[in-house]
Amino acid sequence: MAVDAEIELPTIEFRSSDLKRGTEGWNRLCKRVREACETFGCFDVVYKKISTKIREDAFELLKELVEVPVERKQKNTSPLPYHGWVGPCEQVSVLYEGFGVGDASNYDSVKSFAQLMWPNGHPRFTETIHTLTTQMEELNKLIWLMLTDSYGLREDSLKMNYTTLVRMMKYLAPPPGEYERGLFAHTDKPVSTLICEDKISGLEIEVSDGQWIKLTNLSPSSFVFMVGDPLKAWSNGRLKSVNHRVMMSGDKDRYSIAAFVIPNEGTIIKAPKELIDDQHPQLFKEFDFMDFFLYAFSDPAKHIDNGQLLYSYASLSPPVSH
Ligand SMILES: O=C(O)CCC(=O)C(=O)O
Ligand SMILES: [Fe+2]
Repeated sequence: MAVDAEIELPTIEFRSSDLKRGTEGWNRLCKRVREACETFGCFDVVYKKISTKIREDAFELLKELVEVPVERKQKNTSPLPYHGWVGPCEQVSVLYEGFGVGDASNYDSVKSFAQLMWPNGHPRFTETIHTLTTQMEELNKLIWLMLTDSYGLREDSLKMNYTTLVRMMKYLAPPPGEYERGLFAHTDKPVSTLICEDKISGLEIEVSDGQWIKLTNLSPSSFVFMVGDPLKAWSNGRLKSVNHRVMMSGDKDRYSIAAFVIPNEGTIIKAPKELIDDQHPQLFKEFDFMDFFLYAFSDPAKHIDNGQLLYSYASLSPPVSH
């Protein structure tokens, strides 16, 4: 499974001057974003509106968080899959540790999390993670708007009530000279994801069968936008939900923070009718997000290739044109 350095993931800078909807700059950005999501299922967005200072602060606080005693980490639980603390283990990876903060653009949720981790709470943690999440949520909204604009759809074609789950992750450096799995290959089950990392690379995407590229040289203002399975279903298969993993080498630990879009209970994922026609028959039945999410992390799903779960859950065969 070679890592191919020839293919490069598109880097798209969102300059403030291009963010005015309807301008030529905006339309150009929309087209590039859509092409990147259709071809790669992800791209590197350079977004300087989120200050490097807030990111640095967040990573510094993450480094503080991983030092809290394990009894407190274990209090970070949730009835929802992928929402709580996961320590190093065989199923995920012995190098991986991740914390989950649900509804993290809500100040009180972050505050409750901080109170679980530190007996006296941690106002600076709460403030920083809440602010960073709010800004990442804005960036995600902007990208969704670019996608609907580029397909000539109304803004509300991709609108739902959701909360943002933030996961704060640490990957240990592998034993000297080794190249080891930090996170198994998967496609994202939330609607979409934004990831930022602290200097050390490790994220890899599968550009074609068995051909992986490592995302390197991400700038201090870079976020990786990732199309999740439900967004692929919404687009009637136009957008790709890319298989990705984290592989660790070298002698430095890696830290990353990801913001995931988790629709509220009862949200139905369905492609807008404009994206379904004779050339593009409907590929997936409409489905309840939470049912799919729970299915994707259930025991029966463990026997199915992660990238195939959307198909096993929702594919219409044969596809239906309206
Ligand atoms: O840590 C990363 O860069 C990626 C994490 C990831 O893919 C995930 O949590 O779904
Ligand atoms: Fe992921």
